[in-house]
Amino acid sequence: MAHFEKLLLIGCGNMGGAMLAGWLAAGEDPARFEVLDPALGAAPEGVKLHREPPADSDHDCVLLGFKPQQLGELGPRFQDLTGPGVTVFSLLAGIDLAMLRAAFPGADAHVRVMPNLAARIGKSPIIMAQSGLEPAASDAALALYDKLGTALWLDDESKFNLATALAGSGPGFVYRFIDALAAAGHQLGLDQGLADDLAMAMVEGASALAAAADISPGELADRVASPGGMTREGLNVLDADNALINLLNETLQATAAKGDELAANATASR
Ligand SMILES: NC(=O)C1=CN([C@@H]2O[C@H](COP(=O)(O)OP(=O)(O)OC[C@H]3O[C@@H](n4cnc5c(N)ncnc54)[C@H](O)[C@@H]3O)[C@@H](O)[C@H]2O)C=CC1
Ligand SMILES: O=C(O)[C@@H]1CCC=N1
Repeated sequence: MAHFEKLLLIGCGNMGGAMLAGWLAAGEDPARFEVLDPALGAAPEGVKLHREPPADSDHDCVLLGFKPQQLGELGPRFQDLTGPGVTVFSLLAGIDLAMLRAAFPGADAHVRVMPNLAARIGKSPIIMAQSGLEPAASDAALALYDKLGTALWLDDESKFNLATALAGSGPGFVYRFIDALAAAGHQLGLDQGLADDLAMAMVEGASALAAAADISPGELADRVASPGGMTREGLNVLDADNALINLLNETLQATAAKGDELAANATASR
């Protein structure tokens, strides 16, 4: 039996829209997707857009793409869309499998899916955790999300918020780094436009090289730092008292803790 032939995307904003664009760019048939979103201007060509929950949709899975803060309000509204024969995929940060089962008790299976915005260009890591999928459906789910980058099952769901902080929120931290590097270059004397262009081109090339290299980023950093040269002085600033590691440790902790808070608030509002 085929799995996930028709996906109803409920909430097509920044993240849901990026995933839909990624699937279509990867060659998926637009007829495989429908969107339910009261505020979306238009769906991509060939994708049916609903403003109200459709009564006649033949979907076999939904992908929840609204905000976790809306689960208490919207969960009860979507019971008819999540009955037997339907798998619930959820992008909702912080909302765990037990909460998904409680919110959508009629569904066959429940899957947490955590991508990032690079799904639009097929370059997202996608963290997944599931409850209720048979082995063949589990393989089909992985294959569906693998079209958006690299999908993987996280066996220990207790680590999901931490993995979300690193890989789901991560692009936000990288974009901040690029901006900060350019701002520092500008403050020290480069034209703003030049600093912006250099920072962007440098990060693109450096990450592509690291992804293709057969040595670790740490070893690559040492290769950049010529003995007795300039780069080591800069690395020494980042490494002093583990400054960068400590900053990122704090960053990931604060991000992951917010996932717990979103879950607690969603539970309280049920
Ligand atoms: N933005 C990101 O990089 C990532 C977001 N996520 C998750 O994706 C989800 C959406 O986040 P964003 O796309 O950033 O937010 P967003 O605000 O851009 O999108 C939310 C969408 O939900 C729609 N919506 C609101 N009420 C609705 C209703 N009653 N029925 C159907 N659709 C409705 C809105 O019109 C909007 O298009 C969240 O649960 C978030 O945790 C997960 C990974 C990364
Ligand atoms: O900021 C958020 O809550 C979502 C989850 C990961 C990225 N964006």
